[in-house]
Amino acid sequence: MITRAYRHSLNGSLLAPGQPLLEVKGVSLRFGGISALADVGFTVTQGHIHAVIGPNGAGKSSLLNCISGLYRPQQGQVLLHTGGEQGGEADLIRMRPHRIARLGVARSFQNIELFRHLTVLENLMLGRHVHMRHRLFASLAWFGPARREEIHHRGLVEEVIDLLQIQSVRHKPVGALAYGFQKRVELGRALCMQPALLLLDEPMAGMNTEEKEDMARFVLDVHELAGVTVVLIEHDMNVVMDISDRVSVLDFGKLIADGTPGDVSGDPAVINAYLGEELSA
Ligand SMILES: Nc1ncnc2c1ncn2[C@@H]1O[C@H](COP(=O)(O)OP(=O)(O)OP(=O)(O)O)[C@@H](O)[C@H]1O
Repeated sequence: MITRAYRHSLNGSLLAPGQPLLEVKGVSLRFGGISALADVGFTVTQGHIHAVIGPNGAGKSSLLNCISGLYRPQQGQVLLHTGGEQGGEADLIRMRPHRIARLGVARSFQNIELFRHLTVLENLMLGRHVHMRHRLFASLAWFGPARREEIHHRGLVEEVIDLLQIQSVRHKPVGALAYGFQKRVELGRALCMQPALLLLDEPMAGMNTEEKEDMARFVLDVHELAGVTVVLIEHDMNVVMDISDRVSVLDFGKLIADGTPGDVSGDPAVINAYLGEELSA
């Protein structure tokens, strides 16, 4: 339950719901002789949960890496619409990861990438670093303008803590938490960036059913209550079909379907390539 009235918007996008936020156009990525992505294109709409699914090795993580700047495809464009008065757009393909993060693209990884010895609160504050004008050590030392900035950042972080219901563990080192909580903190750290677009790489991997249901609920809250657009890689088809607005399907680096969960689950190419028994069961 949300106990706090929102004072900070956690959604960093200036676009209205329904506008195109991210356009992936003709993206091809090769590693030597391996074609990880071949002419992949689709559009992520502001306000959607957009799932990317496909069998192992289909190119899902590579695609996320192209969007967040970790991989540079040989061909194509990844256009992020930044909105505002100028109605700007940026091609992420030419940018380094830290610049893409500054434009509001936040991500979580398949393996937890948190500072295990720092507390939950400290890890979340580190998620604010892209917005900090004063150096983190000055903020922590509470000097002058740095102190005011710290108070602002703390307010926002407290809202993320409330949204994700991690109040009870805020002062615990992340390494001491159960896996499900750690994944929630990782989601929280990405959310602390006030993202325009949140990329989640298998946020429910390795979870039991109860943890998965919790996480799916929190991803929905991030979307519904905070209004953040999400690109989600997920293997559990039930989760994908339950919470996604749109689904893009990759197979051997190619986009074989793109549509609503209903469209995609009935698509013979998808059933053949991937879903098979899972959906007909
Ligand atoms: N850094 C890399 N160097 C060489 N090959 C890579 C690299 N990253 C990915 N690949 C290859 O690209 C292809 C797509 O891999 P990718 O990890 O993107 O698939 P995936 O759909 O995310 O798979 P999974 O569901 O198993 O995580 C695979 O053949 C993989 O071996």
